[in-house]
Amino acid sequence: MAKQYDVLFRLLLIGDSGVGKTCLLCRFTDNEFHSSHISTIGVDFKMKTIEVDGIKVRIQIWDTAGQERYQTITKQYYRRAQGIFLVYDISSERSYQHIMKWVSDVDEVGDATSLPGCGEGASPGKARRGPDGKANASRKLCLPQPWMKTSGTHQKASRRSLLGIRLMRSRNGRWEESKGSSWRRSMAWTSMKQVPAPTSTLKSHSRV
Ligand SMILES: Nc1nc2c(ncn2[C@@H]2O[C@H](COP(=O)(O)OP(=O)(O)OP(=O)(O)O)[C@@H](O)[C@H]2O)c(=O)[nH]1
Repeated sequence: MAKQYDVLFRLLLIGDSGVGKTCLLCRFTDNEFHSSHISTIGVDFKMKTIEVDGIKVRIQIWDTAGQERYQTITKQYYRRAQGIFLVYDISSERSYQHIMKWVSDVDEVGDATSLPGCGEGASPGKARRGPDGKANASRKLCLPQPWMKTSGTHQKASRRSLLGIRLMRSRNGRWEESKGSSWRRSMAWTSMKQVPAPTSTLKSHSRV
């Protein structure tokens, strides 16, 4: 039987309940949006396989419950993830303020420097701003990761953020950011943890 994928990335979505983690994931994997809020119980996951220059990359995305009562369970997934997205609702100051709490939770089990932050909101494409209207929310909070705006209601926005992966390439067996415009660079993770590199080398201009 043909191999279903060459590289596996395990990504995790964390953030307060109701910020749109499940919607972001459903939009990304199935191009669907659900207007009702059915809280995730514990942890759920979805997968998507994409091809990048002939390499089959399987992205396994774990969607965690934002509710406090599940945090003992969800924390067990932090260590196994190669990338973690911190998600907050761009219209909720509270969910934004809680990002530092999520960072420290991840810090408890490992390195938080490879976390990209995501602001969920209904108007993708505008400048990246926090709920206070100021640009570059991550810098204001002194978060170490790049910050990007995304949305469960827009397919392009969900792909742009969750497919930051496509901006990475393998050079000498290491996954690195590909050289693109500064906008693209700001969307990629800065220091994603190492995963087994495919045998062939990915080119910098990846397609999805
Ligand atoms: N306008 C708008 N609404 C959104 C967006 N993303 C999610 N929502 C709405 O926000 C609510 C919560 O979304 P979920 O994806 O279920 O939230 P969650 O973070 O997974 O919540 P928990 O599972 O409880 O942790 C739902 O009613 C969605 O329809 C978005 O980008 N724009």
